[in-house]
Amino acid sequence: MTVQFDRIALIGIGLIGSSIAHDIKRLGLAKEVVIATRSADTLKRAEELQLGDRYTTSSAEAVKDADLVIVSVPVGASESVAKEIAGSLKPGAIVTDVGSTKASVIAQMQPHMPPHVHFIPGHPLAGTEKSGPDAGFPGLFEGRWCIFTPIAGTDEAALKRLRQFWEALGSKVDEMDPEHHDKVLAIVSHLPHIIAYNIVGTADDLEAVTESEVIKYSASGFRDFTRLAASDPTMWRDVCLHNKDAILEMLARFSEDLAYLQRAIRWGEGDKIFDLFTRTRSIRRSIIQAGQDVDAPDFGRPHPLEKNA
Ligand SMILES: NC(=O)c1ccc[n+]([C@@H]2O[C@H](COP(=O)([O-])OP(=O)(O)OC[C@H]3O[C@@H](n4cnc5c(N)ncnc54)[C@H](O)[C@@H]3O)[C@@H](O)[C@H]2O)c1
Ligand SMILES: O=C(O)C(=O)C[C@]1(C(=O)O)C=C[C@@H](O)C=C1
Repeated sequence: MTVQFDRIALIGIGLIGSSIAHDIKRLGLAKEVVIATRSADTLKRAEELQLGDRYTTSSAEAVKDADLVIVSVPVGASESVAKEIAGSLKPGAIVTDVGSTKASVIAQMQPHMPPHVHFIPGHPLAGTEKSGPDAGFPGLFEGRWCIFTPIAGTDEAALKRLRQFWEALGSKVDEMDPEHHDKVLAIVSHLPHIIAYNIVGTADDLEAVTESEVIKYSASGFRDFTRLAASDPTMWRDVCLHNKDAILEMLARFSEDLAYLQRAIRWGEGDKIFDLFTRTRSIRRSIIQAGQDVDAPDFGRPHPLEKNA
């Protein structure tokens, strides 16, 4: 792979930022990588892991002369980062992000972006329940979607350059309207996490009644939920607060459908239950046929409830 950028600045070096750093290095996509994060401890760890070439706790310092700036912080921190970097961005620089919600990130960042830079919001649909610089690994984005939600009038050449960057990481790139993105992600990603946090919380509350049996006898169905429910609380608090409308809409829909199922169980309506379960079973089959590796998120690592996980 040829060098695509002279200098890339990575703002935030957790799971996503460090995975991008691994791939830039592995694929030789930049002459220099500058890493910035708020906490000195995280920065020190990034340096120990040799994720970049230069390290700073100042995002403004990091973006100086960078051709590509990738913001990988919890979505609620987007505005403060945008304000901090705005005055130091190089003319012609591409500024992108990886946030799980898009309309809110655009509202937070766009007003601070100077007219001489190309701001292109993005979202790689890849991740795990882990966080921090040690959680990243090369190849995370291989075969996964990366969705851009470009602002009208975005420079085509800048879009193409960013597309080529994500394609070099192995991603398939798509474009979407930010509001549509937020609705789609609310149902395929945000609700599953909220449901997982909720069911694991409920099971934990029941511990008092069941005297540790919830954890002791957890079958794999429950364990699948615990993986999602082990995800970073800051990241997911921010997702809930910054995609509020779409999440509430999907939760209302979800609750209605749950009530339908509840009623079918109460009245012994086996056909209704069987029909629903048959329909949903075929969805997993379609995902597999479409080439999506549904078992990938765990990446072969020990299950969260396994010893030493
Ligand atoms: N984890 C996932 O599965 C996943 C997948 C796709 C996208 N995302 C999105 O990517 C972003 C980063 O998520 P992550 O999983 O890498 O989180 P993480 O917790 O692993 O890392 C976040 C990083 O941001 C830094 N940070 C926080 N506030 C900051 C600030 N104000 N200035 C500079 N640095 C700051 C933290 O120190 C840390 O280095 C989030 O917006 C998240 O929604 C996450
Ligand atoms: O697989 C996981 O553990 C993830 O949480 C990844 C996941 C998802 O829900 O698919 C989480 C949040 C993102 O914004 C994108 C991807």
